[in-house]
Amino acid sequence: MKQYSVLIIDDEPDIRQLMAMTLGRMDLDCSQAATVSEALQLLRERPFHFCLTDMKLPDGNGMDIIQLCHSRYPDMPVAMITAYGNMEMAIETLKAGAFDVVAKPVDITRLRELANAALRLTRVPVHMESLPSSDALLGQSAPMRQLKERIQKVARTQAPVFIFGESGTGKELVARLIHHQSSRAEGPFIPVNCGAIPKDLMESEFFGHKKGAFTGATGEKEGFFRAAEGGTLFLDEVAELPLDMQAKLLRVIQEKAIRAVGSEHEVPVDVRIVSASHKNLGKMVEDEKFRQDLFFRLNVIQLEVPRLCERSDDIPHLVQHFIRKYSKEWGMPEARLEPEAMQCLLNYEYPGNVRELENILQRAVTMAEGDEITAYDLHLPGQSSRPTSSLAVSNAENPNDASDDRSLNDGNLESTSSGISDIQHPIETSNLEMYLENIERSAITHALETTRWNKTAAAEKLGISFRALRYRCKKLRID
Ligand SMILES: Nc1ncnc2c1ncn2[C@@H]1O[C@H](COP(=O)(O)OP(=O)(O)OP(=O)(O)O)[C@@H](O)[C@H]1O
Repeated sequence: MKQYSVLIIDDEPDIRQLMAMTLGRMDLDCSQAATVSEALQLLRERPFHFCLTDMKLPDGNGMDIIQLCHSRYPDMPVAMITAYGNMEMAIETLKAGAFDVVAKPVDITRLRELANAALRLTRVPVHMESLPSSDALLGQSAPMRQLKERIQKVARTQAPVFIFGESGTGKELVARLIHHQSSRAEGPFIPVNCGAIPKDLMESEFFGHKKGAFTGATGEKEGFFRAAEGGTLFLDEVAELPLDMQAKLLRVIQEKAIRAVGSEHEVPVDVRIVSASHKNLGKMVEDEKFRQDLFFRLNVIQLEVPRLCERSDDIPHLVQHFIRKYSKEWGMPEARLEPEAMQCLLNYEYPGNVRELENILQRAVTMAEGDEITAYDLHLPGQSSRPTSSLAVSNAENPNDASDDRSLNDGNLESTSSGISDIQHPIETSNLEMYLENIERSAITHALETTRWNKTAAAEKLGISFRALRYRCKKLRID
């Protein structure tokens, strides 16, 4: 007995036969229906793994089949085949829950790809629990539960998704989750920050280039589209794409083919596009800063990620997660959070959303005295700081930047009796990072040497906690 069954719905017998023959050769068990009522009868009689339906049927419309299957058989992907294809219709069909839309006459290779992609959903059911923990989208509040339900639905289609939400809300995690739960899960996930690519390199970064295509093109380059072949291309900060690049991207999405810089030929690409921005693209279209046609193509399905202050029920879980994560990462015992500190975290607004909460806790885990994180250790904006002098000056003015928590000021160092006398004003350096790291390393090494490598005494001498010293030694590789 064949393992997978497919229902083909089309009122033209020749087309039904052709599709049944093609799919039959893939060892699929094909049933055929010529009308909506015949299809409904077959669907009642037995389960199918995949369904292909024509748009215009004698007693109804393929859209009815899609809507019905979407609610009654949500696990069965349904693809629409139509001779009356236009962009608006395709978008409506995908919004109604279709797995994909294919134009007639159906190309046999495309039909095989479509069936393979649909059946992968059946073969590899991906559950959230099987995701790498770094990709887990935490949160059980009502808005997060709704979001996760929508993610699960959209993941089962090939439709482009636009993710909208403030910075730090977790848009990239949402995109990864869509990929992991889709039929493309075994393919690559390629994230691209559109705002970070120099304008003159954009075309070659996206579409690749041939050797010698321009000065400096010493070898061939693959480009993001080809790197994402068979998988998902995540266009983060898509609003930052310049208008000429928007036109090129639109063309690639429409043609499903790319031409590398310096090449004569187009090559087909099979990539699902998921995009994101914290900017209102609709407003940018009104202001003529974003192409309307590209906006329609990208925004077939829109997901909005809520701000953290709209789902404060999730804060305790996220807090526990980040404390555990950073304690483990730095080989420290898991710190406890004082109840007053939790209250401060619950009352705070988080303009930088989850990223800001993560950074606050990353810093607090590092800087806390002993194993308890107090409200002082959070350094929330507007909060008075611990009275004792500390090597780690709060960088609360820029809570989104705690990863670079090397906020030593020169005056502070000079007053730590560190023995550093070479700090001159004004200081000139072409590498501030390295300069500060060197100062930090000298201060710590000096303190360790003068205390005969007694870390507790050295920490005291430096005015920082033992945990902070351990973290800094690890970071600066001081053994
Ligand atoms: N729900 C969540 N559960 C766990 N971690 C989260 C969650 N949301 C965000 N994070 C963490 O917060 C940080 C920021 O998330 P992410 O990069 O996905 O946000 P973003 O909305 O794409 O930000 P930006 O717009 O600035 O690119 C990441 O370290 C991510 O792991």
